[in-house]
Amino acid sequence: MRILVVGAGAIGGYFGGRLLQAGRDVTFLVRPKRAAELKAQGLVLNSPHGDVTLPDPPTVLAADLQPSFDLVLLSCKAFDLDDAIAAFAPAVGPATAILPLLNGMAHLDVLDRKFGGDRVLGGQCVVAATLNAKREVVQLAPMHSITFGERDGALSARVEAITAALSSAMFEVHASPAILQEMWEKWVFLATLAGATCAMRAPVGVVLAAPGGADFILGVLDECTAVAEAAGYPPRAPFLERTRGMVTAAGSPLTASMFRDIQAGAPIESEHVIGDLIARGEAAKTPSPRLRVIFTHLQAYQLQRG
Ligand SMILES: NC(=O)C1=CN([C@@H]2O[C@H](COP(=O)(O)OP(=O)(O)OC[C@H]3O[C@@H](n4cnc5c(N)ncnc54)[C@H](OP(=O)(O)O)[C@@H]3O)[C@@H](O)[C@H]2O)C=CC1
Ligand SMILES: CC(C)(CO)C(=O)C(=O)O
Repeated sequence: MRILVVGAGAIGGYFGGRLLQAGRDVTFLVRPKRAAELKAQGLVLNSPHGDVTLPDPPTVLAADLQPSFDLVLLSCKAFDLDDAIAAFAPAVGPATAILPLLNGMAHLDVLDRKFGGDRVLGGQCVVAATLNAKREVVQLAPMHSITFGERDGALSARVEAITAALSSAMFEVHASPAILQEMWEKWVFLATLAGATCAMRAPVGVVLAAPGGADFILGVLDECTAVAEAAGYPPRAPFLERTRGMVTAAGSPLTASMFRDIQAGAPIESEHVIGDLIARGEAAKTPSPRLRVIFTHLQAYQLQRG
C-alpha cells in the first residue's frame, strides 16, 4: 500500500516514522524547509518505546507530487488544512482513501466538499508528541494509537487493507465501527483538556490545586459533553468516567498539544477545537459560557502573536 503522510511534524513524523521503520511504503509530503531538515539529519524519533533515526526518509514537494497513492494520512494543523489539501490533491486518485488525524470535526466537511465523502474516512490519534528545537520528533508519553473507520460503520475491504498496512508498526491500530462517536469523544476530551490548561496556563494538577480549579475543569467537561449530546453523539459512560478521572487526578502533569503550542508562541487551533464547539452548541441552543471565556482568551493570544 502506497502511503502519503501529509506533513512530517509531531504526529505525522511519529506515525509516519514508525511505519517507515516497519518497512512500509511511506512518502512524506513536506514543504521545502522540512525537506531540507529531513535530508540533512534524517527523521529522528525520541520515544519511550525506543529512539530511532531514519536517514533520508522519502519526501516529496507538492510541485513534484504524482498520482496516485492508496492512502493519504493527513497530519497538518487545522489552520493549514486548505493549503495542505491543495498540496496533496494531485495524489488522490479514484481509489485513494484519505485518513485525517486532526483533532476536532470540521475538517471532515472540508475534505468531503473537495474530494467527495466516499474518499474520506473518520480518524483520530492518541499520542503526546512535539518537535524539539533540533526538529526531532519527541514522544512525551507511551500512549500511541490510531483509530479509524468508515463513517457509516462498515468494516469495508479498504478498512481491512488499511488495518493490515498500519499494523505491526509499534503503535496500536483500531478499526472502529463507530468512528464518529470516537471522534466526538476525543473532541470532548481534548477541548476540555486544552481549554482548561490553556486558559489557566497550567497542567491539570496545578489547575486542580487552585481554588475553584476542579469545578472549572468539570464545568468545561459538562459544557463539551452537552454540545456532543446536542449533536447526537452523547459521550458514553465509560468514556466520561475515564475522562473525569484524568482531569481530576491530583498532581497530574497532563496538558494538551495546544498548551505546548502556546508555550512555544506558535499558532493554535482555537477556532477548530473551541470556536467550532461553541458554534455547534449555539446552533443547537446549548450555550457554553466557560468555553466562550476560554475562546476569547485564546483569540486574544492569537491577536497578540500578530
Ligand atoms: N502533537 C500531538 O501530541 C497531537 C496532535 N494532534 C492533532 O494532530 C494535528 C497535527 O498536530 P501536530 O502534529 O502537533 O502539528 P505540527 O505543527 O507538529 O505538524 C504539522 C505539520 O504539517 C505540515 N504541513 C502543514 N501544511 C502543509 C502543506 N501544505 N504541505 C506539507 N506539510 C504541511 C507542517 O509543515 P511545516 O513544518 O512546513 O510547517 C508541520 O510539519 C492537529 O490537529 C493536532 O490537534 C492529535 C493528537 C496529539
Ligand atoms: C489529548 C491528546 C494528548 C491525546 O492525543 C491530544 O490529542 C492533544 O494533546 O492534542
